[in-house]
Amino acid sequence: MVEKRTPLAVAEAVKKVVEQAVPSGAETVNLEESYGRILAEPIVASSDVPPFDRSPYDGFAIRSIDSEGASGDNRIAFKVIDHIGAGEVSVKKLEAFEAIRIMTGAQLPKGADAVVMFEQTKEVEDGITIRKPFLPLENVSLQGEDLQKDEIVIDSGSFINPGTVALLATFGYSQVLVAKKPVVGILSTGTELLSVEDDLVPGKIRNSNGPMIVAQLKRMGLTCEMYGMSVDNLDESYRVVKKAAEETDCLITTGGVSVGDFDFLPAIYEKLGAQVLFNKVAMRPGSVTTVAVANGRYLFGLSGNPSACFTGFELFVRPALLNMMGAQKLYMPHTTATLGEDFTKANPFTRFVRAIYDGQMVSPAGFNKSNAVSSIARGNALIVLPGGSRGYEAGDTVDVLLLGSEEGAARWQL
Ligand SMILES: Nc1nc2c(c(=O)[nH]1)N[C@H]1C(S)=C(S)[C@@H](COP(=O)(O)OP(=O)(O)OC[C@H]3O[C@@H](n4cnc5c(N)ncnc54)[C@H](O)[C@@H]3O)O[C@H]1N2
Ligand code: MOO
Ligand SMILES: [Mg+2]
Repeated sequence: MVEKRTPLAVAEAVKKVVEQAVPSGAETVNLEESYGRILAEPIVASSDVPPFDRSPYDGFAIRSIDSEGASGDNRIAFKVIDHIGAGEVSVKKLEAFEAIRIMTGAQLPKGADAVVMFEQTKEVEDGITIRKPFLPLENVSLQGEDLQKDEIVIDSGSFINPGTVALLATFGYSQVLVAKKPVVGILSTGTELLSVEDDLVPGKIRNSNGPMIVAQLKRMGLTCEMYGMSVDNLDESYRVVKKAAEETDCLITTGGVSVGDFDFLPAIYEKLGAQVLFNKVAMRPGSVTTVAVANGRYLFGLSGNPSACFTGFELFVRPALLNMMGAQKLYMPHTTATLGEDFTKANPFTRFVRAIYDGQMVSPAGFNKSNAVSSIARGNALIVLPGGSRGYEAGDTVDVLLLGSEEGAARWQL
């Protein structure tokens, strides 16, 4: 008798997995190494930004009061008494009808409260004339207008993007507290598997899931321990899985999770005494995706079928690892788009279709069975079609999850 499995709704399965996350801890890295990591402390402004009133233009600093009444017929003259570039501070204080030649980024001199761009001036013998009045603080970049000292600028749990790096540098964080990277292991199971460099022989295929997952992890900035490939033999697979599970925070296996005679992962979980969170999800591909935990460590049993394997990683492994790192944004960004072609194949389960999204339209990326490899490579998104009896037609509005985003979304939207 084939074991009967009860399918869990995708949203519930995602929730169940994410909830199991055990914090990976924190470590300090140099600022230059911080890009792509998850902040494990908030960024606090150690100064105002900008830290002083400054000129946003190349021009002349003046006292706005002196410009009152200026017009084309009544140009007002200023005597230029100093000349400063960014990084320089004038020791002079402006008196009536005096100006200081000032470059973008230079601190506003004492007495000045406005800046006239070069283009708005005419040079005369010992200075300039202007033809319009300026308001107090016109063309002045005010101290603290961007950020104010002591404010929390970026929350802990944020992805460190290039802008975050700029902020860290702005506030003098030469060292940054970031989440530790979980130790992730990959084991590809299957007697049919050959290495990439092997020639094809009858009945065998090259292991594509292993390298694919390495790349999926890499896209998250993570590395992994490789446990290679194991043949479908219970004792041997058990030994490798047990060892790998002890050495990692998260072991990802591919293949061997269904109900076949050589699908040994279910027996291995049992032998390990692992708690199986689910072994059937109401989704295609990847309905047999199995997630278990043992001693606070994840065991992801991804399907051997490449598209199912890929989808299982993006839907379950990715948010789980991000949650271990305390990240706030765990999920693929969601949008809606117009379906570019009919998709008539109805399914009772939610379908995740590898797809090409162009910002407006979304279409399946070719051959779309669970065992497809081609559509993984060609797609940049997943169309999400809720389960049910009906198919979908070109022109329908459909849900889309975007692949490859660094930062993700804070909420699961489906
Ligand atoms: N009687 C039933 N049969 C199957 C069911 C079912 O419910 N009842 N589920 C089907 C579904 S759905 C899927 S998906 C697959 C899942 O199979 P497994 O996860 O057990 O994976 P395997 O049997 O090991 O392999 C499936 C397929 O994928 C190929 N494969 C495996 N590993 C790799 C790899 N590393 N790189 C590339 N390709 C790989 C393997 O050769 C098989 O073709 O089960 C269905 N059957
Ligand atoms: O798990 Mo299977 O991928 O639903 O075809
Ligand atoms: Mg199988």
